[in-house]
This record gives sequence, C-alpha cells and structure tokens, in this order.
Amino acid sequence: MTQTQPAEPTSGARGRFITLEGGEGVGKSTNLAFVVDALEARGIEVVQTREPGGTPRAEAIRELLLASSDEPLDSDAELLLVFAARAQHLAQRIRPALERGAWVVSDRFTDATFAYQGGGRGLPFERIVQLERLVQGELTPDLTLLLDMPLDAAERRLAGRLDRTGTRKDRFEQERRDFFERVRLAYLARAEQAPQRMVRIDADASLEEVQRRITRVLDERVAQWT
Ligand SMILES: Nc1ncnc2c1ncn2[C@@H]1O[C@H](COP(=O)(O)OP(=O)(O)OP(=O)(O)O)[C@@H](O)[C@H]1O
Ligand SMILES: Cc1cn([C@H]2C[C@H](O)[C@@H](COP(=O)(O)O)O2)c(=O)[nH]c1=O
Repeated sequence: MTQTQPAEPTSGARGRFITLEGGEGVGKSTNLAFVVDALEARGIEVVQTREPGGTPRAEAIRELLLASSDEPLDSDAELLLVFAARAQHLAQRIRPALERGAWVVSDRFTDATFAYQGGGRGLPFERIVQLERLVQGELTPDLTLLLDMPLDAAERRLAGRLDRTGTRKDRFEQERRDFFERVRLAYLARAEQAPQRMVRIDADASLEEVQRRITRVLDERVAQWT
C-alpha cells in the first residue's frame, strides 16, 4: 500500500490533539466542554469536534452510522464508513487546525474504532491498523482521556439523559450488554498498551471529582508542552 499522507509538520508550531474516549454515557460530552474551557482559559485556540462527524459531510456519514434501519449494516461497511468520515474530518478540520497551531479536542477518534468495530463487532484489529495507516499516516492523538466506569452505572446515566432529552437510543446504544463489555475491555487493553498517551480516568465519581482528576492530567501535560 502506498503511503499517501503528507509528512507531519515538524515545527514546534503544530497544535496538540486531545481526544476523549469511553463507552456510552460515561460523561465524554460533559467533560469535553470542561477540557475546552480549561484550555481556552489558558489562552489556547481550541477546535472542539467529535467523531464520527466534525464536518458537514462527515456528519452526514454519522447519520448513516447511527440511524436504525430494517437493513442491517454490514460490519465492514460500518468500518469503512467510520474511516471515510475520519478522512474527511482530518482533511477539512483536524489537520488544518493543528497546522495553524490550534489545539483540537475531539469527542472520540480511532480508539473508538478499535473498541467498537474491533472489540464490539469482533473485526480483526490488523484490518483497523491498515485503515488507520492509510487515513492518518503518522497522526495520532497526543493525549487521550479514557473515561471508564462499570456498565451498570453508565447505563443509569444514559437512561437519565435519554429521559430528560426525550431522545431514543441510536443504533449503537441498542446493542446488547455483551457488546459493551467487549467495547470496555478493548478500551482498557488499548490504555495498557499506550499508557503515556492514553490515561484512564475513573469516571464513576461526582462530576467535580472527575473534573479534578482530568485537571491533574491536563495540568501535567500542558506544562510539558508549553
Ligand atoms: N460524573 C458524573 N456524575 C453524574 N452524572 C454525570 C457525570 N458526568 C456526566 N453525567 C451525566 O450523565 C449523562 C451522560 O453524560 P454525557 O452525555 O456527557 O456522556 P457521553 O459519554 O457523552 O454519552 P454518549 O456516549 O451517549 O455520547 C448526562 O446526563 C450527564 O449530565
Ligand atoms: C468514532 C467512532 C464512534 N463509534 C460509535 C460509538 C458511539 O456509539 C457512536 C457515536 O455516538 P456518541 O454520541 O459519541 O456516543 O459511534 C464507532 O462505533 N466507531 C468509531 O470509530
């Protein structure tokens, strides 16, 4: 396979790329806003985004991925859609932001593919690694905060949010418990393999406590990088 991605900029001007990961309802969106505010308070230009999605075309792919339908979605088709959205997101939003020195904070990225399509669906990890190389080249997050908590507690939070917002479960949220158990285990395995990049945050605590934990990690990394 030919490497088609341009080389990463080597100048010190490149921004930092931070991702939040974890299963459903663990508090990613809530804490994403907190991370963005914390960085902006330091005078950093931040681009807040999410996956799948982040640009109009990538958001259209997100709709395809999340919508329930009578026609089952083939797991390889799902995997390719995830990476198609990511390629668009990288080209239109993430790379330009990093190259101008902005920091990008994303609700999910490729660790989610290893967890959901790899762990959850059981697709071979090597297939995901190949697509990762093709679409991302050398680009990986500088820091990933893995919000982790037991499934039962996360399910209760999600149920509370669905009740409050009156929304229905999407195609992934409708999966069975064993799917989410595999997703969680795959996330934890990735965090063990890359402990410097991927920091597990125990998310089974009050919001204030979770945010104290996040702040400790952010303070340490920002001090290293700036
Ligand atoms: N530490 C916490 N303690 C109690 N409730 C929390 C905490 N963090 C988030 N919540 C609440 O739990 C619900 C789920 O949080 P949030 O939407 O941020 O999770 P998420 O991981 O982004 O979910 P999804 O995977 O579905 O996008 C929300 O109602 C949120 O207000
Ligand atoms: C990036 C990515 C996401 N998913 C799944 C995981 C979630 O169920 C949805 C996104 O919705 P949320 O609001 O962030 O919970 O998409 C996936 O299966 N693979 C991926 O790479």
